Amino acid sequence: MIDLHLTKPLQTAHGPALLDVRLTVAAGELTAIYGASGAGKTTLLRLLAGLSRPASGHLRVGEEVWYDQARGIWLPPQRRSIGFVFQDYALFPNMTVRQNLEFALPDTSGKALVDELLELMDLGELARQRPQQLSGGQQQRVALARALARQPRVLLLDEPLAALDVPTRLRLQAALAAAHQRFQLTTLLVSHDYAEITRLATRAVELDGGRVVRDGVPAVVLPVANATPGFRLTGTVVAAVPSATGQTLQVRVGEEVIRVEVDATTPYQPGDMLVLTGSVQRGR
Ligand SMILES: Nc1ncnc2c1ncn2[C@@H]1O[C@H](COP(=O)(O)OP(=O)(O)OP(=O)(O)O)[C@@H](O)[C@H]1O
Repeated sequence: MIDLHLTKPLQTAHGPALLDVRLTVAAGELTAIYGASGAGKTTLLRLLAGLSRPASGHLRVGEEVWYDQARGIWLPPQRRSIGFVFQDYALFPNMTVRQNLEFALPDTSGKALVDELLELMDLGELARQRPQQLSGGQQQRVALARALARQPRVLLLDEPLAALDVPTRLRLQAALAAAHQRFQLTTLLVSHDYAEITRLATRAVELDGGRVVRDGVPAVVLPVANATPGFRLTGTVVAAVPSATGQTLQVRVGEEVIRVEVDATTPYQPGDMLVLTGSVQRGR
């Protein structure tokens, strides 16, 4: 579990502001952080990683204290069990894919984990390649595998998929979901993509001006594009089959299972959450 209260003065485009975030995150939960540009999302991750120093507060991860202003405790980044994946991949260019992963292992006993990660991230064929021989999506899969190879207590993902094209992003989302299911790491994911958040996260926290302004289940708290006041149903996809125009979904809404036709731009899979909105028409 992560329990934090962190403050940090910010110099924003609108003048000085104070980041002041309180958050408790359950172990194994994947929490999305979203909000407008400049809201403080990256700053929060950097404070967690120890890349930036808070002005006050505390940060506990499980039974470890990583920061406590009152007790004068502040652990440097290398003493925090963190995996960090940014938009740019920051791989070692002179090492192969396998060596990049092996370098991240906390000890030499993790060769089996490297093999497992290569398979999980579909990198087996690329293990002997160097980063410059890989596409952006492949490099990001390596970056994610490398972060997992460290076996961190906390995984921080700062818009890791934002630079990728849509099909690659969808494949990476599936890889991320598989990795989360396998390792159950306590994960914070910064994302602007509401479909991505709904697909991957069980909780979404909105920051605005350095503060938490919304916090809850993604399908409930995220704004819905073009939502008309009328009805709004939240459901879970239980089956998805291809159709002539996209997909036919069976969606569980409360006790009912309803059929929904969707186009092919965002392929759905069982377990995805869906928000159905529309206007109500009275008819007899
Ligand atoms: N070390 C720092 N000291 C003071 N102010 C900072 C520092 N780092 C960033 N800021 C300011 O704090 C604000 C929040 O920046 P941050 O990068 O955390 O936002 P963000 O929510 O991640 O935005 P984006 O979505 O554009 O990445 C910005 O106005 C930025 O200029």
